[in-house]
Amino acid sequence: MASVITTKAMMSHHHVLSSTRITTLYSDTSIDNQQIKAKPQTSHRFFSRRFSGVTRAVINSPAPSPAPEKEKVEGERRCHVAWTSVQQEKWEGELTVQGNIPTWLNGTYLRNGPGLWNIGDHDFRHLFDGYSTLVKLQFDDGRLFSGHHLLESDAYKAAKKHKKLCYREFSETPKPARTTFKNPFSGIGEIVRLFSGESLTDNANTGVVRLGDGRVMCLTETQKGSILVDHETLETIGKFEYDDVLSDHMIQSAHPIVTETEMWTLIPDLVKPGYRVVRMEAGSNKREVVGRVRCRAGSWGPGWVHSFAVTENYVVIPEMPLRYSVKNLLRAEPTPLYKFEWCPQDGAFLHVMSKLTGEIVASVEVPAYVTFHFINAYEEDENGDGKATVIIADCCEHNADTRILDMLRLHTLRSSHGHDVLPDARIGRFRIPLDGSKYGKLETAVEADKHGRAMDMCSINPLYLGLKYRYVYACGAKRPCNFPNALSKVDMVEKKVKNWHEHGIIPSEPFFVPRPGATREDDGVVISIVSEENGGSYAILLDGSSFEEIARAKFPYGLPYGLHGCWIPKH
Ligand SMILES: CC1=C(/C=C/C(C)=C/C=C/C(C)=C/C=C/C=C(C)/C=C/C=O)C(C)(C)CCC1
Ligand SMILES: [Fe+2]
Repeated sequence: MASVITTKAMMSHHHVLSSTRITTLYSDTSIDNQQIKAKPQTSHRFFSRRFSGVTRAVINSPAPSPAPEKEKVEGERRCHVAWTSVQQEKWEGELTVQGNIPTWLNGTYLRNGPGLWNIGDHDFRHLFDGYSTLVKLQFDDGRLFSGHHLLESDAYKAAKKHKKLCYREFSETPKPARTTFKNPFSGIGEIVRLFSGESLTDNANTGVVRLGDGRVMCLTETQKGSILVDHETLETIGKFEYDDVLSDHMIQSAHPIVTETEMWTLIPDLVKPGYRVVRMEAGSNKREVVGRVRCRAGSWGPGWVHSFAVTENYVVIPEMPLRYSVKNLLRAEPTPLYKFEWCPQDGAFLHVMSKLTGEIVASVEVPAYVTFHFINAYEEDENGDGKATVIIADCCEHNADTRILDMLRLHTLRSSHGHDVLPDARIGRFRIPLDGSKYGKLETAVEADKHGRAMDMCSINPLYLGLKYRYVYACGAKRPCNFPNALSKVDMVEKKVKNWHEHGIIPSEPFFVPRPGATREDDGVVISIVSEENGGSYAILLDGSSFEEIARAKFPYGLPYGLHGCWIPKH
C-alpha cells in the first residue's frame, strides 16, 4: 500500500537521491554546499515551507534546501522535482556556466508557470492550479544571473494570509464558509460571484509577454489575471488595468500574439457563444474589438481557446469540440474534463477573420481536434497571382483525445514517472481554403514517431510569425514516459526531427532566440530549463541549427516544471 511520509517524519530524514549528484538532506536549514556552485548576489529570506500549519523560521541562506513535504512522496517514491513546489518565495544569484554563452546573447529569458501547489494542509490537484512562479535567466556578456520569484497575485496573497484557497483556480474551488444555518441563497451568491468574475483567480501562471512598449505582463485565462512584473527584480508591479469595457467577459486566451506594434487576443463569450477578436496598440491599455465570430456548433458554450494563430492578414480562430461548460464551471468538484465538456457530435471548426475589416472570410468544418498551442500560420498563394488561396495553421494536436487534461493531474504526474502513459500527440496541420469551401483538412505534418509521439510547448523564430516557416522547437519524448521528456527540433520541409534528451529529465518549453542579423531561420539559440530526476535543475542552451548543447548552468536547487517564456533584449 502506498504510504505517505508526513512532513514531520521527513524533517530529519536524510534522503540520498543519487550517489553521483546531489545528496539532499531533509532538514529545515541544511543543504549540501559542495554541490552549490552558485554565487548569491544577495541573501534572501526563506518563507515558511508550507506557509501554514507549522510556522518555520525565516532564515538567510543562499539557496533552498529540499522540501520535507508530503506532496513530494507518492507510494514511497520521491516525486520528480518537476512536480514539487518551490521551497522559498524568491532567490537570486549567479550561476556557473559550463560551455560558452554566445556573446551576442544579452537579455533576459523569463519563464512563467505554476510552482507552488499547496496551501496549508491542502495539496492542489492539477498542474494548472499552482501559484505563478517566475524564473529569470539574465544573460550578460557570457555571464548568467538567475532567480525566481512567486507572483504576488491577489489569489496568492490571500492564500498566504488566510492559509487557505480563496479563489477558484483551474480545478480547485474554495470551500464555502461554514455557517450555523443553511443559507438558501448561498448558491445564487456563488453564481453571481462566478459570473461577475469576483471568485475567479488572478493567478497569472501561464504566459508571460513583453509588450511593444517594454512592459512585461504575466497572463492566465482570466482577464483579471493580467499582471505586470519587473523583469529584472521579478517583483510584481500590479494589475494590468484594461482601459475598456471588455473586462466584463472574464475570460481571455492565455496566449495573446504580441509584436513590437500591437497585441491581438481572443475573448470568448460564454453567454452568446462566440469570440471577440481584439487588438491593442503598443503603449495603450485599450483593446479595440476588430470583429466577432459566432460559434457554429449548437452547443451551449464556446470551444476552449487557450491559444490561436495569425497570418500577415488574418486571425485564425479555433472552435474546438472541447467546450466551456457552464454546468462544470459551477461544480465544486471537478469532472475529468474540469470546466469543459467534449462535444464532437456538434462539429469542430476554424474561422478566419480579416485583420483589417473584421470580416469572416472563411469558416470551415474540420475533423475533431484537441489543441492547446498553435505553432504558427501563414497564407499560401497556390495560383502565384499574389492572392492567398489557402491558410495553413499548425498546432500541437492531441489526436482529438481529451485524456491529456486528466494526465496532468499532479497525482498522476507524480506517481507515473517512467511509465509509458503519455497519450500520443502530433503536429497537426490545418488547411483552410479561402474559396468558400465548407470543409478544411487536418493532417499530420511530420510522422509522430520521429518525436516520440509527444508534441507540445512549442516555439518558432519570432521573425517568422504569420509567415511561411520551416522550424518548430517543442517538447517531444523519448519513450517510455508519462510527460514530454525531450526537446525536439522539427524541420517541417524535410520532415526530419532532431531530439535532445538526458535520462530522467523534464525540460520546459524550448524557446528560440534569433541571433541579431541572422539570415537563416534557425540561426540562434534555444533556451530551456530542465528539472532532473535527482532533484536538481539546470538551464540549457542548444544551438538552434545543430541542436547540440552549447552551454549549461546548474541551479543550486531544484526548480519545478514551468510553462511559457519570453525574451527581453538588453537595451
Ligand atoms: C481559473 C479558471 C480557468 C483557468 C484556466 C487555466 C489556468 C488554463 C491553463 C491552461 C494551460 C496552462 C494549458 C497548457 C497545456 C499544456 C499541455 C497540454 C502540455 C502538454 C504536454 O505534453 C478557466 C478554465 C478559464 C475557467 C475559469 C477559472
Ligand atoms: Fe499555454
